[in-house]
Amino acid sequence: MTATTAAPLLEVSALDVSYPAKGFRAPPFRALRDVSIRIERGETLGLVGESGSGKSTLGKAILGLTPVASGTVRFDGRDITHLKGRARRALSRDIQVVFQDPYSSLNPAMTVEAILAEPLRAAGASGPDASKRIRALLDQVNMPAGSSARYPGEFSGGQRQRVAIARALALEPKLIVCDEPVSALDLSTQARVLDLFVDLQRQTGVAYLFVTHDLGVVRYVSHRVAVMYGGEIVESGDADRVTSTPAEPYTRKLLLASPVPDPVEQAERRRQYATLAGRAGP
Ligand SMILES: Nc1ncnc2c1ncn2[C@@H]1O[C@H](COP(=O)(O)OP(=O)(O)OP(=O)(O)O)[C@@H](O)[C@H]1O
Repeated sequence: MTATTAAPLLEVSALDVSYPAKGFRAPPFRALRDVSIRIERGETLGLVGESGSGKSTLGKAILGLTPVASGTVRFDGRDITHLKGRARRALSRDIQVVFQDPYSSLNPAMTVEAILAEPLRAAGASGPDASKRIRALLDQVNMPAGSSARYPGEFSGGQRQRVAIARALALEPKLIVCDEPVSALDLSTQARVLDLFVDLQRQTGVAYLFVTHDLGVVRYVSHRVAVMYGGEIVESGDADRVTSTPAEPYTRKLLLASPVPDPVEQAERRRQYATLAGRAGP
């Protein structure tokens, strides 16, 4: 009998995405070219690259928010590349997103309770069951119990991002696409929210595609890193190999250092973040 290996949680193969031409007779703009990545269950793949390299486009293609010209996106072994309508909505149980800006991603006219109740209602949970789950979610992201009756505008950026993370976690997804989720926050708040992402992964086994342009962030949260440049993945490897001061960031010069990780540097980076996390509130 031959042993079967489980499919990766996410497998993107030879993906091409083009945006419509801007000018008359101009060709369509190829934002992704032959992009392939995979993410295992419970793993974080950090996606780095300069502005405009295609990171968000890849996230959108996985979420079904932009059409794919060719290639495939497989989730849990299933081809989801062109899923639409009800089938795509059903997938939002398993694949969620946290955006960069916690100020615009939460509806300011809804209480935190209503924001968190939305995905639960869509999944058929309401009444006492939903209320219990909302209390557990707020606890999970370290928000005070009294937060549920308040509005997003009453919270800091870090606290709003915690609410956005709680909303993403509501249906226990297997994958969260995190698109620059800490870059709108100040450094000490970043450290605390990054720790939250790491802790939640340990607790729930969720996998992350973590889009960022910050090499410190990517090294802190990721198991593996893929580097994008001009719509292509130009290299990938273990996060321990990301150099702290690349001579030429985000070019075809490698960001990833020798295959031998530097444990001292790694420990120092973690210590710096831990110090920051202990120093200030969200
Ligand atoms: N809706 C769109 N229509 C046309 N071109 C687009 C569209 N969205 C993105 N682009 C272009 O596609 C390229 C990749 O954009 P994308 O947002 O994926 O890059 P990014 O690496 O996420 O950048 P950033 O770090 O600045 O968010 C850029 O040149 C951008 O101008």
